Amino acid sequence: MRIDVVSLFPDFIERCAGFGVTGRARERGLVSLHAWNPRDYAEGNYRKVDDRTFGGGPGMVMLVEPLRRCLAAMRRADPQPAHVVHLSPQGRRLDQRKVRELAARPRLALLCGRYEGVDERLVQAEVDEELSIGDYVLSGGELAAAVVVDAVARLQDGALNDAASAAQDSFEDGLLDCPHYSHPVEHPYGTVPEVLRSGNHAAIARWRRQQALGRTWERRPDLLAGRDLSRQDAALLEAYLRGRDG
Ligand SMILES: Nc1nonc1C(=O)N[C@@H]1CC[C@H](O)C1
Repeated sequence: MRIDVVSLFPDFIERCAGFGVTGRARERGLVSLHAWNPRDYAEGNYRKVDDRTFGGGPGMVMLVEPLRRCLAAMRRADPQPAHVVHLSPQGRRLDQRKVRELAARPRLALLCGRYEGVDERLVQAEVDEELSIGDYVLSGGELAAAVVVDAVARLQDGALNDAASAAQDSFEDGLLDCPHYSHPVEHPYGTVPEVLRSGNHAAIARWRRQQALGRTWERRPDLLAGRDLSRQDAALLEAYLRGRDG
């Protein structure tokens, strides 16, 4: 998978994507990352990339022409068409379903805004979709782009040492993850649940499913809204809630 990132701070993503699973995915050639700086395509001595917004009001807007030239150079660099994503609070909220969809694409181009954002004409002419990582305002789209790079890189075949772990991640089946424990079994903070030490894989799977259902019910009921639970899941959740409420 190729990922191009258009950003006024190209080394930002380079650094963020150099650690752990994402760094390993790049070392293994599963993901290639290419940064493009619109300032390299701006005119004049100051290589101007932003200007005041029409209509008045505070803040600056990223100019359409340096971005157009930058994206043209990015497209010329590889014949594989790029799916262009603009990271913006005005975008659809990123979720694991969307991450899986993006991870299946051969090439992504992530457009990172700065200042008040990007001239709308560039968005309308060049952007395939806008995505938001949350309802808050960042100083730039780079952190959001780094989130996308991390989330899609780890889903590349061979990125995780244990391929099964991606399938068990939170949200993979629309639920929050179950709790996890390791050594020691006994600690002043508590004891590892007996079932996890039982060796009974069916019981462990049941317990984990029940914990995932219960935690989702308690913390993110929106993920269960409108979802038809199987009879087994409904029974597990009911038992979880009974046990919680005594
Ligand atoms: N929330 C978000 N999810 O994706 N991107 C953002 C975000 O706040 N972007 C900033 C807004 C103006 C500046 O251009 C960049």
